[in-house]
Amino acid sequence: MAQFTRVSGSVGLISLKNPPVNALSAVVRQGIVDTVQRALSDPKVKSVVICGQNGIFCGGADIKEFGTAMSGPPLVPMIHAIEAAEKPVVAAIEGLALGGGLELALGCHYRIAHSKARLGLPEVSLGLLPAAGGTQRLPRLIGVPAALDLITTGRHVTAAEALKLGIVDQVTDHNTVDAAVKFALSVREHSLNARRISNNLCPPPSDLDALFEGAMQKVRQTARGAVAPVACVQAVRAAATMPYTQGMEREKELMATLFTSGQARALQYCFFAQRAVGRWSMPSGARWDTSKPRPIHKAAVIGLGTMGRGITVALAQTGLSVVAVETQEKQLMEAKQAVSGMLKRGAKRRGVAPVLDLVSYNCNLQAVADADLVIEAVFEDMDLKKKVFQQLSAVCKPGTLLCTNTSALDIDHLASQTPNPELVVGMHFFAPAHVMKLLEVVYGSRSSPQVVATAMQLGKKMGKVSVAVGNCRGFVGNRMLKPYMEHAFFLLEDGATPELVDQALEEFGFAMGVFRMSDLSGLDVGWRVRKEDGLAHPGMALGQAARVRQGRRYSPLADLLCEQDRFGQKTGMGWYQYDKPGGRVSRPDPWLHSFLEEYRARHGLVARRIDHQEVLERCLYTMINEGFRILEDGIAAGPEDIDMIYVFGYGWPRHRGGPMFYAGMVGLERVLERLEHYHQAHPDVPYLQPCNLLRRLVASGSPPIHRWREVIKKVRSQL
Ligand SMILES: CC(C)(COP(=O)(O)OP(=O)(O)OC[C@H]1O[C@@H](n2cnc3c(N)ncnc32)[C@H](O)[C@@H]1OP(=O)(O)O)[C@@H](O)C(=O)NCCC(=O)NCCSC(=O)/C=C/CCCCCCCCCCCCC(=O)O
Repeated sequence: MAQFTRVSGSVGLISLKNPPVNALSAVVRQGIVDTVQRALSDPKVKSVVICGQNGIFCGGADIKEFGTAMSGPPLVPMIHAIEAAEKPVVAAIEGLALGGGLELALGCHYRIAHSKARLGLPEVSLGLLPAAGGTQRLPRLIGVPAALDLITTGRHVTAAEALKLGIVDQVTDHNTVDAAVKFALSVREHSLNARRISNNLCPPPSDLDALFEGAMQKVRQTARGAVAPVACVQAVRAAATMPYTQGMEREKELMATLFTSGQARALQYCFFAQRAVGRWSMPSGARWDTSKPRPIHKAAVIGLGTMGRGITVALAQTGLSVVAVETQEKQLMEAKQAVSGMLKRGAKRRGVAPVLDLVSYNCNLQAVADADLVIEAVFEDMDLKKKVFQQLSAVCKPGTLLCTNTSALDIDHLASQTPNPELVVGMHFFAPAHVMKLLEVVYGSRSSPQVVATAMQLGKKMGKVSVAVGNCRGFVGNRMLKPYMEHAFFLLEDGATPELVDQALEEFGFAMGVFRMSDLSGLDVGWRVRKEDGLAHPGMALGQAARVRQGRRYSPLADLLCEQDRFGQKTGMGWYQYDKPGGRVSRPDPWLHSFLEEYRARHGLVARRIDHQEVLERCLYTMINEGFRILEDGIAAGPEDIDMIYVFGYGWPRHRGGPMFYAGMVGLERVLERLEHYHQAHPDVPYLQPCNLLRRLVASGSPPIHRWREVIKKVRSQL
C-alpha cells in the first residue's frame, strides 16, 4: 500500500509500504495512484515527495506477480501521470531503487538519494527489460552509452556513481526524506517542463550505428543465447532514434516477446531458487529456521594448494582471522606470496584496503589449536585426509568444527576418524575458491544441524550460494557430472568429435563444452579416480574387455589419452591441442581425430553422423535422470538445490534455469520417452534407465516443478 501525509505545511508525502523491499504489487500501485491523485487535487499541497518505508525506496515490480494474471493499475500510465503532474514530485531514494522502483523515480521530476543507496535496472537478469519507460527515459537522462551499460548488464550503481552519471540530483548523508521535503519546498514554484525526461531528446552519440553494432556484438558474445540483453539493446536504440511515444511502443512490443518467454520464466525461477536453497532442510527434519549457527571468530585452512589458497582468501575477505597451514616451509612461503597477491588484487578491485594482517602462516598444525573452525584442503586422498583429521582431533580445542574440502570422498568415513563426528561437515568449494559462487555443504549421517547451519552461514558471508546436500559419491554436482561425461565419451566412440560435442553444448549455453572443461580441469583428475575404483590401469584399455567394465559399457578413451600424458591444458594437449603447456586457446587436433578413427577401427565401431540434438539428449537427459535419482535418494531436498548447484558451479546457462527446471520445460514425458529410446539402443548403459521418480512424476501428470516435492515425498516414503 501507499500512505499519504502532509508535512511542512505544503508537501504531500507518499510512503510506499510493502515489506521487505516495497515491491510494486497491485496493492502498492493502486495506493500510489490514489495518493498521487489526492496530493494533486489538494490545494494545500504544493509539491510531493515519494519515499519508501523501512529505509528502502523500492525493489521494483513484484516478481511474484509475473507468473499470475495481471491485476491493479499498470505501471506505465501510473508513472506518466506522475511525470505529467503540475506539482513538483521528488523521489527520496533510500536503500534501493531497482527496476520499476528506479523507473518510478525517473518519472519524478527530481531525485535525492542517500549516500548508501544503490540504484539499477536489473530486469535483464530476470529475462526482461525495463518496460515501465526505463529504456526510454534513462538514455534521455544520462546518454546512450551509459544507459546501454546499465540496462544490458543490470548492474547496480552507488549513489555517488548515480550522481556522477546524472541519475540523481543530490546525494545526502543525512535523513533522505527530510532532505527531499526541504528540496520539494524549494522547487515548488519551479517550471517542470525541462524536468519531464520524456520531453527531452537523447543526447546524440557521435556514431550511432557503430555504437549499437558494438553493443549488440558485446551482448551476443556474453549472453550465451540469452535473448533479454539483445532486446535491451534494441529498446535503447529506439530511444536514440524515435520520438518518445514510438519508443514506448517499441519497448512494450519487445517486452511482450520477453515476458512470456521460457527464458524469463527460467531466470525468475532462478531468482527464487537462489533464495530457496538458503532455507535448507535435512532428512532428519532439521531445518534452517530451527538450527542456530555457532559464532566463528577464527578459522584455519590446512593445505595451501590452489584450493586452500582460494579458501584462505575467501575467509579473510569476510573479516575472519585465518591461520593458514602448510607443512613445508618452502610451500608455505610460496602460498603466502600467492595469497597476499590475491588479497591485494581483490582489495584493489573492490576499492578497499587489503586484509593481509588477518592471515597468519604456519608450518605447525598446533597453530590451529584455538580455531573455531578448520577447513582441511589437502590433496584429494582418503588416507591423507584421514591422517589430517586424526591429527586435528588431537590438536583442536573441544567443539571445533572440522570441515573437509573434498569433491567426492565419504564424509562419514572421515568423520569416523574423530571422537566427535557430529562436528564434521563437508565444504565443497569450486576452483578458484575465492571467485566461484557455489559451495556444497555436505552433511554426513551424524553431522549436527548446528554445524550445517554454521557452514551454510559462513558460505553466505563469503558471498557464496550455499547448498546443503547429503553424503554420497560425488555429492550432487560431481555425481551428475559422471553420466554426462561418460556419454560424451560414448558419443566419440559412436562417431562424434570433441569439437562437435562442445559446439552443441556451448550453443545450448554452457560456458564451456565438456571436452574443453575436461582439458581445463585436467584429464588426470578423473583418471586417478577411475584407477582407485579399479576401472582403469595401464594396458587394460587395450585388452578384449576394453569397452566393458564391471558389467557395463565403458569408454577407455580418456584413460588412453592419459597414458600418453595428454592431461589437457597443463600438458598442452588433451582433447584439443594448445600452443604450449599451460596454453589457454584450444585448437582441433588432427592427431586426436586419427586416434579416434584407429580406435573405432580396432574395436569394430562404425562411425555414424551424430547431430546436436543427439548430443544434447544423451548428455543432458542422463544427467537429469541422475538428478531425479538424487532427489529420490534424498541427497538433495528439492530440484532448486540441484539447479543452483549447476547454475553456480558448472556453467549451466542461467536462462535455462538448471537441469531439473529444463527437464520441466522440455516436458517430463519427452525426457522419459527419449531416455527409454536411448536405453533400448544402449541397454549396457544403466544411467539411461529412467528412474522411478521420473516415471512417477509423469504418471502424476507431470506437475509443475514447485509441486515435485509432493511426489518426491511419496516416492521416498515408499522406499
Ligand atoms: C537487492 C534485493 C532487493 C534485496 O536483497 P537482499 O537484501 O539480499 O534480500 P533478498 O533475500 O534477496 O530478498 C528479500 C525478500 O524479498 C523478496 N524480493 C526481493 N525483491 C523482490 C521483488 N522485486 N519482487 C518480489 N519479491 C522480492 C525476495 O524474494 C526475498 O523473499 P523471501 O525472503 O525469499 O521470501 C534483492 O532481493 C533483489 O535483487 N531483488 C530483485 C530486484 C529486481 O530485480 N527488481 C526488478 C524487478 S522487475 C521490474 O521491476 C520490472 C519493471 C517493469 C515492469 C513493466 C511491466 C510492464 C508489463 C508489460 C507486460 C507486457 C507483456 C504483455 C504480455 C501479454 O500480452 O500478455
